[in-house]
Amino acid sequence: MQNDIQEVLITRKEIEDKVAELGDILSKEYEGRNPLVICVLKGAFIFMADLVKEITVPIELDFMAVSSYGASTKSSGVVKIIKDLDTSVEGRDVLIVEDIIDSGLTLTYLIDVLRRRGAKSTVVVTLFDKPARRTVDLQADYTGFVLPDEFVVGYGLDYAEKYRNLPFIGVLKPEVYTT
Ligand SMILES: O=P(O)(O)OC[C@H]1O[C@H](OP(=O)(O)OP(=O)(O)O)[C@H](O)[C@@H]1O
Ligand code: HPA
Ligand SMILES: [Mg+2]
Repeated sequence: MQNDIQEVLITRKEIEDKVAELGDILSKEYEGRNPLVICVLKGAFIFMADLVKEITVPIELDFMAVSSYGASTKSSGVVKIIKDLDTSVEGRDVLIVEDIIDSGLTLTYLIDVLRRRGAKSTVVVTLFDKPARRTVDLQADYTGFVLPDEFVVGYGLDYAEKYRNLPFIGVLKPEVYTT
């Protein structure tokens, strides 16, 4: 698996430090409140697990699975809910945890759904952002790292469902996409 990686862009240690920093900021933002923290599956599962350990206010968790990439490196443009929340968001302060924002389509769709369901507030934290690829006007409230316009894998992010378990963020060798 590691042999398929051309370059490591962000190391395990850099990610750890950033996640702790984001946890600190969010603990202050939600002081005295009880947010519903939503993990956007599958990509955000590792970030979510690491982030919530750094948050010191009481939280509730829920999970939503959406997909728009399938086995491609480009968004299909159609966001599908594969698994919905178990919890009602009505009147709740919702913190959406994403691994990456690329075109912005997934989050635009999700925020719209959550607001229409009556969420009191929606805040987005993303570990990675590729602003150069945006097709809609969407910004996270908190961002860990800004990435260049390259398809990346690791720390939850996949290519055709592989490489999610790499502990760093890397770029694949071009031949991996063509074989
Ligand atoms: O800003 P966008 O262009 O919408 O891209 C970002 C979304 O794409 C990826 O999910 P994907 O659809 O690949 O599902 P996955 O998390 O299960 O890999 C990623 O985890 C984000 O949720
Ligand atoms: N890698 C993996 N999944 C993604 C990416 C990426 O760069 N962008 C959007 N979904
Ligand atoms: Mg994916």
